[in-house]
Amino acid sequence: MPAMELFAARMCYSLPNSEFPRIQSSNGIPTHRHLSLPHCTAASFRADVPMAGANSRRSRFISSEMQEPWVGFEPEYGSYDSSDDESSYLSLIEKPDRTTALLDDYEMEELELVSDPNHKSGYVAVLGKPNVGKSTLANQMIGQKLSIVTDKPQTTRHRILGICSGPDYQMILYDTPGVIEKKMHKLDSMMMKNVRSASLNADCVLVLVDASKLPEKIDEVLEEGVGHLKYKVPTLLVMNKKDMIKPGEIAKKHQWYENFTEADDVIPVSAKYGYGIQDVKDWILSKLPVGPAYYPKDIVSEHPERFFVAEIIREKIFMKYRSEVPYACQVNVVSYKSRPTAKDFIQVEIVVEKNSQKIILIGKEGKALKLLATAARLDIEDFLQKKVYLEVEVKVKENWRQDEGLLRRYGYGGQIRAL
Ligand SMILES: Nc1nc2c(ncn2[C@@H]2O[C@H](COP(=O)(O)OP(=O)(O)OP(=O)(O)O)[C@@H](O)[C@H]2O)c(=O)[nH]1
Repeated sequence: MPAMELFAARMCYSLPNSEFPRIQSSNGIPTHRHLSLPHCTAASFRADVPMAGANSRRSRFISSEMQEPWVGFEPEYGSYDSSDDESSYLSLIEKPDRTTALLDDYEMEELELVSDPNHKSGYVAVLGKPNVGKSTLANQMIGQKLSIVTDKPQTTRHRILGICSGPDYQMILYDTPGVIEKKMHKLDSMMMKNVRSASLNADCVLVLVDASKLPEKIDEVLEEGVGHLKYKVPTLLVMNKKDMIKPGEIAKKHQWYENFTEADDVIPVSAKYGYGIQDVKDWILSKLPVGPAYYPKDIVSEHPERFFVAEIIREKIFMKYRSEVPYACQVNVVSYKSRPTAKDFIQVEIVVEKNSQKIILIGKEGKALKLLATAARLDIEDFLQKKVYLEVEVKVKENWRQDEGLLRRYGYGGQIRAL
């Protein structure tokens, strides 16, 4: 790459120190950022991992940590050898198996295994067409922003696992990509496959619709999302965005959905403003089986922090760029180095499909990329509650959305990097 272009494409930013608010988990307990990190302390590390059936996964984390897999990591996507570091991947499909768990005293206490025989826990798949408010609802229920929200359809690409806990329950929510009819790229088909796999584990399903639009059947969403299980899993139709319509209209649409859809129940909500969220929680609780928690109560997600770093940058791209550019972008955290005496160093690549998109992303004299990186860094620092040094590079990989090998590498095959 010529020197000027490299200068424009790679920029690093830093900020003076300041205090950040502590992030609260959904049950109001301050979290210790229990999202898997390569640099956790021993105490937080043990709670980073789902307790049930997690011992093998934990040892994988430790071995990956020792090998510092991200130091100098430069993915050669075309020649990626899957046997290489398979162990550092985290499956998004597996449900932890509580029955085979080997729990120590700390974990037993954390999971309250013995204390409450009426404790309920289970998985909830959040389904719906693009832009209906699935991520907004999931974030509201968890009490923390885990999924990115924009006004553009199809921003959620991965299944986002968020955990909502109370003293006597734990709901594990899968926010899924919007169900789409027309699959333009291999990326779309792989995303839809992930929607289906989320539902296979679900104890109940929420199907969101946009109440401000004309009512429509949800068969297609159920078929795509739950398939042959559609009459077996309890289904709630959530009429979202009720704040956008008049009460009389809500009642009419409610009736229509009750009469003409397969859902077991219908609840109108406004996810954005938090109306009706408790009703949805109560409905879920009535469907979840009795059982102990899968995760310690102060964990809000199983995804590693690097996953959220990439998502925050993707959200900023959606907010700052128009038309097709955001959809052509893939954000990869190439390196995440924790430095005890300096800011954490995060190296990110934004992959686009064409050189013209790269030029738009970078902007004149690198100004657009600089604005993007600054906005993203501030949010990342807020999320991580620490200062970071963010380096962003833009790369072109033609047709990455059609390349199955690359898509798997980018986490669309149901697995993401554990570290
Ligand atoms: N007025 C109103 N807007 C909402 C509500 N819920 C979500 N929105 C808005 O709808 C848009 C889409 O919300 P998301 O939560 O990203 O929707 P999604 O279904 O996850 O979108 P995809 O990523 O396309 O699957 C955003 O602009 C939200 O602010 C609501 O209850 N009322």
